Amino acid sequence: GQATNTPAPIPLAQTGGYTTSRFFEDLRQGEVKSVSLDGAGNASILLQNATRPRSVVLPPDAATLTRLREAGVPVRVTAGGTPFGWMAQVLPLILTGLILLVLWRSLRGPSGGGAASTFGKSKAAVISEGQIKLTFADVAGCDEAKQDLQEVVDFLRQPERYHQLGARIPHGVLLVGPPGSGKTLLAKAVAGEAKVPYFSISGSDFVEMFVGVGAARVRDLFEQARKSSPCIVFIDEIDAVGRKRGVNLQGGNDEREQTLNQLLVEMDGFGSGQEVIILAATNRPDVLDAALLRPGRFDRQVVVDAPDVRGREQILRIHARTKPLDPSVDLGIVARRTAGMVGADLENLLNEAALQAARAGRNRITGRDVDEARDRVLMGPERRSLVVREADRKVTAYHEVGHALAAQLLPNANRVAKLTVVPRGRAAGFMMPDADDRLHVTRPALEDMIAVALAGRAAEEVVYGEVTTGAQNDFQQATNIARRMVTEWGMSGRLGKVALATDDGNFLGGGPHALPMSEATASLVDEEVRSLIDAAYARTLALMREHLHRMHEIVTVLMRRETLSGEEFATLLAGGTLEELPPPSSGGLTPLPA
Ligand SMILES: Nc1ncnc2c1ncn2[C@@H]1O[C@H](COP(=O)(O)OP(=O)(O)OP(=O)(O)O)[C@@H](O)[C@H]1O
Ligand SMILES: [Zn+2]
Repeated sequence: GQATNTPAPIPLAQTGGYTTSRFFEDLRQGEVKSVSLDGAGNASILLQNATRPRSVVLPPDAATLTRLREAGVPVRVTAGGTPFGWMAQVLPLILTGLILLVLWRSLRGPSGGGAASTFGKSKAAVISEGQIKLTFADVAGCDEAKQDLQEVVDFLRQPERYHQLGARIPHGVLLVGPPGSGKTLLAKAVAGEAKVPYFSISGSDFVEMFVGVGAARVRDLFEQARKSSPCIVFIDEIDAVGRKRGVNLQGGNDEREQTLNQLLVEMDGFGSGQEVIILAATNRPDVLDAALLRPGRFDRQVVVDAPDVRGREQILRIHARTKPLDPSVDLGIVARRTAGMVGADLENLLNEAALQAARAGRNRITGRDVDEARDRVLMGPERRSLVVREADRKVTAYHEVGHALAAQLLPNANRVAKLTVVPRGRAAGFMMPDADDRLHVTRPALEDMIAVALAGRAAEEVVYGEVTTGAQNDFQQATNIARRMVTEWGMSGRLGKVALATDDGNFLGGGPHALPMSEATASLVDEEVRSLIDAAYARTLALMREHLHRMHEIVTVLMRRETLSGEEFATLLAGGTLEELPPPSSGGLTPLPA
């Protein structure tokens, strides 16, 4: 999620006829003898040959300090204004750092540079109460998370009720889940439901190069938040500050540790009557410092996981509210064919579909637009203009029909949703199964999944007697499933029901990793994985041989049509025929550049 940081307004004030621009002009001319300034940027300037200092307001940011430093002008920082006051003792160090920071920012490109960042100010974006229109109704696919957070909402609405019962309300709630699942959205919705002000900041905003800056920002943030109690503070990417301390081998990161310590201090320091609830988001709960998770701090975890098929449908409905959909769009089917996508992906999908409709000059989004958008999001743009040799296209067709046959014929596999030989992204063609995401997958279903993955290769072998390099991904997928069956799900007869891999709660994917095991066990795992794959492959080969005749027929049609829907494929498999093609498939699809 993005929090918008509104940069502090740069004061354009002029004082006593002496202007900011005059000052910078004098600075360039070498007319400035010395400067003293406070944290708010009120500066007193002594010019060469002048007796009386002049006052001017300078932007209190890094760039100003850098310019002064580069001009070689002595700067005295006076206490008083917040941002600069505390820096007085460490100014020389900071100035050196500032130059590095500015250089670094400008290297990072335009987005990072330029904006005046006020030191020690929290940078938090604030939305005041009543301005958030977002509610729980705008977030879908995470009903349990909403239920958990409802308590926070209730508390913020009627704190007295809880106090009267002597209930200790959590100060910190950690939202954990994969990127794009709606953590930011939920946090905002909590503020919207409770009608309280919402402060949001990203953990990475606290982390600066200089010791003390992050801690000062934390202090400032909480000071503001306390004044606005009851309110919500949302810290995105808390792992940026909250990583375990002292694990950095290149010497600790003092700045980050100080920031984290300050955060802990603030969380402990809430008195009664201060109803500030801190929601923090992370997709790496496993790397957080244990101190953050102690009682009284982030002692609640709310999981905001990727949505299931029903959740995806609800999310699609939310984002379809603002988009004119043609009746040909069935969001239920879209949901079924987008397994693994999170809210942000689904929003993006509908947006792509809208763009696609606009490109084609339609004023409603059709089912085709959504299909195209999904394939595009999942596999990259279509590459119709790619010149593919007829022979290669034919190999692809057999390969994909192989996958499709297995999917349609094996009793526990997901049926075919679509298959195509139009290249897209890095794939020469693909078969998309009608995915669902069952929570419990049985062993036969897993075995069939392996078989479907291997079926492309099996078809090639049966038809050509030799195999191509086009199945690398399929093997990875098959091996993955087999390995997880053996090491995680205790489905190997010889290894028994032992967990040999662990999921450490990392939501960034990569999945579970193997636990340390003996060499003998490791080789047993390999054997078991191999035997699962061999068995599945043998079954698939037999299936392909049995249906070889049908396979040839379907390949002929697929070569002509390029794409078959699940229903069309089923018709052909049952021995039926498809009605003749309408004139060359344009259907509003503009050919896309390779
Ligand atoms: N559960 C959801 N319901 C409705 N829309 C969602 C949902 N999840 C994500 N979205 C859409 O995706 C956008 C991005 O989601 P959001 O920023 O909340 O995700 P996040 O979990 O905070 O991701 P990150 O970890 O990358 O910050 C939202 O603005 C919203 O439009
Ligand atoms: Zn394949």
